[in-house]
Amino acid sequence: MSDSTAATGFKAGCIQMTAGPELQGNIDQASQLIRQAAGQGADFVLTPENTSFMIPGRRNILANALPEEGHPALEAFSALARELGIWLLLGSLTIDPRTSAEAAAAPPERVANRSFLVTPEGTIAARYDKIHMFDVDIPDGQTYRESRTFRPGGDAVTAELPWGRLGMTVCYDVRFAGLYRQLARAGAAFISVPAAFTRFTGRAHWHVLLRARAIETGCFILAPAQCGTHAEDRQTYGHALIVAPWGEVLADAGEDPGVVVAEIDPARVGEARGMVPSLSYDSVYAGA
Ligand SMILES: O=C(O)CNC(=O)[C@H](CS)NC(=O)CCC(=O)C(=O)O
Repeated sequence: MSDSTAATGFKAGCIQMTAGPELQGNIDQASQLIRQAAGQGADFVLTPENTSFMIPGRRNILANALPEEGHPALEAFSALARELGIWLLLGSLTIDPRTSAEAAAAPPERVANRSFLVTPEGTIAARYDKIHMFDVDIPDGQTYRESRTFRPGGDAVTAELPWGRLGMTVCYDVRFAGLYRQLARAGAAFISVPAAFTRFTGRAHWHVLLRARAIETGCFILAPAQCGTHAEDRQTYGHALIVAPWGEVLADAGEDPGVVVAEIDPARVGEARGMVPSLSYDSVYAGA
């Protein structure tokens, strides 16, 4: 490939926030941090899983979910992306998948944990519904049954950014390496992993999992995060990360709300895959 066609670099910014149960408060908190990242030169800004809500309890979540049409968070963030002239990944919003008319009649049975890619024109370029549901009993005593409230997605999603292809994932998906390999084989150079990781599992697994996904795929990993203490003493791990294809941590947001911004050079994707071509190896196994 000649220099004239080589992809140019950009700055990615990952938001770290402590979402609560109030939609408007969460929109305000995220918007302020998105402005901060754009102020530091970010061309592409990402917000965590559950940007719209961190509310405990199935009934609360279902009662607060809204359809896409006229959604206050989608409207506010689309306007902000347009104003700032940035690409924006909304890590996830809690979405009632039905029409507004259906939604007005009765609460939904289950909702979507949905990521949106928003263009600098404020339009929605891609949607991804979290595939893997966090149905886990954590040894610290917390029990999670995401699938009681959320309807899992069934499709892997990639989308075009001006600098290369983006693969979209959410939080617990990070434990399913096959999805990441599939996204990379589909041409992704960057993979978003917006999260609300528990503090307990995050301490043990977060950095290792994200660095492993980067190394295996030769992709940049962009992982905005929830942090701090939420309603009903729910604690999330923080440490929003940006990881390079060779596995280096380019930025780590630590434990408090804020933003991290890093320069992304897409040429490093080809360099990493050139040094270790494991992604293009087609394994064939017998037995087991
Ligand atoms: O906790 C909340 O209220 C919000 N969290 C979430 O919405 C989601 C689903 S419950 N959290 C995760 O997927 C954590 C995964 C994780 O922590 C791991 O894989 O270890």
